[in-house]
Amino acid sequence: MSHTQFNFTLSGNPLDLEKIRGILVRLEDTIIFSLIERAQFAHNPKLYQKGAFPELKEIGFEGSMLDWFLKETEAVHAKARRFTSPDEYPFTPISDLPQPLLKAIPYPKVLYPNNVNANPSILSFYTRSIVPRITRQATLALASLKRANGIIGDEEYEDDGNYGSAGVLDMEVLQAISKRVHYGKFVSEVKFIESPGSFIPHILKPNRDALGDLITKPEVERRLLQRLRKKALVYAQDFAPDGEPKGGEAKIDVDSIVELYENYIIPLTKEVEVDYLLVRLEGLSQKEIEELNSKKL
Ligand SMILES: C=C(O[C@@H]1C=C(C(=O)O)C=C[C@H]1O)C(=O)O
Repeated sequence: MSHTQFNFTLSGNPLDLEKIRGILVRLEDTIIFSLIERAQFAHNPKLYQKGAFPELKEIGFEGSMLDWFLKETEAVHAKARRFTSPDEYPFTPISDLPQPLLKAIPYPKVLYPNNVNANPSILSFYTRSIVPRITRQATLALASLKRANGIIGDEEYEDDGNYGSAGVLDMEVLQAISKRVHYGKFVSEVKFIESPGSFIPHILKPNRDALGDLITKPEVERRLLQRLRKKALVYAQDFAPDGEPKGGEAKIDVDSIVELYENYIIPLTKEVEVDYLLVRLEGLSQKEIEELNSKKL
């Protein structure tokens, strides 16, 4: 392969568990900083309500403003072949997106063919549970400012009109969470090939609980939540011009970040791991399954 065709993102073993876990750790920073940016703006619930903008109805778009942001943005990304990558999943149905303009990068076929996609759940929990929680400080400050200017009642709350800024930041958070959750497939493949015989009986006779117990690493999760709280406490600080921490109110509710992982991101990642395992034998012959089943740690 000539160097002009070689893609430097393909280097290294894509199924190195420590390397994969390192990517999950790095995505913690992306997610925390994106949430801190979004928390600057009020809740702006109109962004997530279907039919809230007549302008979208006029162009025949039935979804929410955020749905429209996602569709328009992901259309460009699709043309740039973003979704031919095994770790990128659009929130817009792939059938509604254009074909890539660029030839797909010849990624190594690391994951077993699957259609596991948790993005509908990610979009739902993010807009219903996460956004109201992380924007609470900005929403309360907005209401106070509106009341000081004689705006009272429903008009006080939740809407600062920054739909573009808030929507763009929502997309950054959603794309980072989606990548993080779907990396569960790579983790699951590593665990499967390490000891297929441990998983196969619970795939042949589907048992989600047994598979969930096999992929769960409590100590990894405990250390993650501990690390996440420490990171969020530092990242959420304001700093004086000389770089010293200023103290005062954190830029985001640190508990909301820890609970996002504990109640949503980790459980969903494990569901992706189990969903991936449940289709891992599809298309294999009885002989192939028996050979795999003989390998067990
Ligand atoms: C991602 C892994 O699988 C599971 C999910 C984890 C998570 O979502 O952070 C952490 C440990 C495991 O319970 C892993 O083993 O690293």
